[in-house]
Amino acid sequence: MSILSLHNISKRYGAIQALSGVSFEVPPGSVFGILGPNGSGKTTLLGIVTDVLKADEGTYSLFDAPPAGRLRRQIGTLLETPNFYHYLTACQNLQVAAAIKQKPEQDISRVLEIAGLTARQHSRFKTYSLGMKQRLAIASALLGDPGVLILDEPTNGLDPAGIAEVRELVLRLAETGKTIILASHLLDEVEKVCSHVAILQKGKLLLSGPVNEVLAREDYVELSGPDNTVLEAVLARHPAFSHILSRNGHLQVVFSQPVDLAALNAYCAEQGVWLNHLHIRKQSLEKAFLQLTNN
Ligand SMILES: Nc1ncnc2c1ncn2[C@@H]1O[C@H](COP(=O)(O)OP(=O)(O)OP(=O)(O)O)[C@@H](O)[C@H]1O
Repeated sequence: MSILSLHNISKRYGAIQALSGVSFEVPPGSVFGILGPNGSGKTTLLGIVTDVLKADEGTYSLFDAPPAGRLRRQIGTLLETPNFYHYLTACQNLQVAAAIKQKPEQDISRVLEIAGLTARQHSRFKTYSLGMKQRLAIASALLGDPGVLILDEPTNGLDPAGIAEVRELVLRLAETGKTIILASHLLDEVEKVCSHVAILQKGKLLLSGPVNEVLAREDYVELSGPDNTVLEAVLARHPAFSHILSRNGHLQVVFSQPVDLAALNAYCAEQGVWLNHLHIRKQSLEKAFLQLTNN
């Protein structure tokens, strides 16, 4: 089962192609990051799946079925900074939100508790910190206990303390089994919070998959021998060889498939090169992202 499945979604605003043929699947229970720089199409994509915008081309399904109102009610959304009433308390604001969304008022104390706002529920909204305001917005999205949350840049504009509060809340919600789809332009956020990622650039999907796999995708092996020119020629003949860089006296080699270090050592020895340095290194998501976007 997939929570959300996109098939070739495209959207144009006049001359601007905001999305081009985007397809990926969001597995249940994942924290799915839609990662991309400003203007890459994240908000447009979330607008389409929440029925605020229409795609020009392509289709998507929710819970393996064509999107329908009854399915949307299982999704809580936070698409932009919500307009709470500054002079009302958090509790009163949630009463208003529950009435608008036709969700039960009895749910308010539960969502306040989850968002860690019970003690401050009778404080006016205007007395809240930015982090508390955003946690209240997430509490509002949680009314009715949806199994899926869609959050557009939930930490945008927050100070470091607010960012930490919101991230902790997202992780707590993920632990309860909810699927969370969140847009972010912060690689660090995706690495810290998400289990899966789809990377968008200029409306195109660069890659998607589990964060661990995306991280592992750009592994490289760092090695050197007595004569790196000879070693380079040996490595270039390896059946899984992809490309090589020379850095700080070492060779950095990317293979097209995972290689076992002991086997690689043996391969070099068989070719007459005895290695004096051999390490596997993982590129950070940031490096992988920069490399992909440069390409
Ligand atoms: N209503 C609109 N009319 C015209 N162009 C738009 C409109 N909304 C978005 N765009 C353009 O579409 C592209 C994608 O924008 P979108 O807001 O989806 O990206 P984003 O990744 O969410 O960016 P940000 O992080 O800055 O919000 C951008 O070039 C943007 O300028």
